[in-house]
Amino acid sequence: TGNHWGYGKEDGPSVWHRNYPVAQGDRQSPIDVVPHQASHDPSLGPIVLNYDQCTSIKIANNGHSVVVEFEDSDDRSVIRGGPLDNPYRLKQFHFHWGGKGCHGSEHTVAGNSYASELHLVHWNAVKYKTFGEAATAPDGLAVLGIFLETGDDHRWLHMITDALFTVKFKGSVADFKGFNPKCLLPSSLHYWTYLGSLTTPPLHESVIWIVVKEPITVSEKQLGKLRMLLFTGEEEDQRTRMENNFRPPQLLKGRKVRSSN
Ligand SMILES: NS(=O)(=O)c1ccc2oc(NC(=O)c3ccccc3)nc2c1
Ligand SMILES: [Zn+2]
Repeated sequence: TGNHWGYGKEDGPSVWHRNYPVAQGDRQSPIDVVPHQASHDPSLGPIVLNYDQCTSIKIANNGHSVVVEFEDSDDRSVIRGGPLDNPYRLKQFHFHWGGKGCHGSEHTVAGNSYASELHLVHWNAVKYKTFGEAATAPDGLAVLGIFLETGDDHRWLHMITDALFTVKFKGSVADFKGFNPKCLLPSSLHYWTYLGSLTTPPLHESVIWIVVKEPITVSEKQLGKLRMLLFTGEEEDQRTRMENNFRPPQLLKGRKVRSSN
């Protein structure tokens, strides 16, 4: 019905263009990053995250991913520096992942994908009044992408995976206070950056992408807990596991990818 979309055969990325023609636009995301084709830009400063007064509010299953939302009525949690001309306010973070053992990141690096990808979504509250307004502006959003590879348990990810049972079904929401996503970042914030889009409908071409080079390590067991989430609501008789909720890489269409040092 209407603008329903998903990741299946009938409603997945290959048919999103029917309801969202921008899917075939000139600055779509994700992309395959080819490291030695990225241009090193010495003018690109470090990314600075001021998440110290960070306030998570709730965790939700929106039928496409699990999302942790933040209080964004002031500049208490912002990202600045790097390619950004203004501070951008943290709005939410969420994940994309694959099926058992197979890959699930959205961005790929020289054709290689990771098990999962974390997106920290920020908006330009200096230039725009609301997230919605920023989400349709060419410099409205900044998304920090972090790759997840499998290995040992991540010491802090359990804070999220332990809460997933509270949001098993599409449409469920639960309190999730006091979580600071700074604990999910790798030690180095060296990055690639390029101009792109939201990777799910409405696919707005409003994102300054900052893809961090160093992945974090999480265990297969922790990733497996993401897969116990459902795409479907409690009232539906269909029980569809939430997995492979990633869009494949899109054409670069002449865009430049820059690399911090
Ligand atoms: N995979 S993505 O490109 O990071 C991506 C894709 C689609 C998105 O839609 C929203 N909307 C809100 O966060 C929102 C939160 C509160 C109110 C309105 C909108 N964020 C997105 C991030
Ligand atoms: Zn995302």
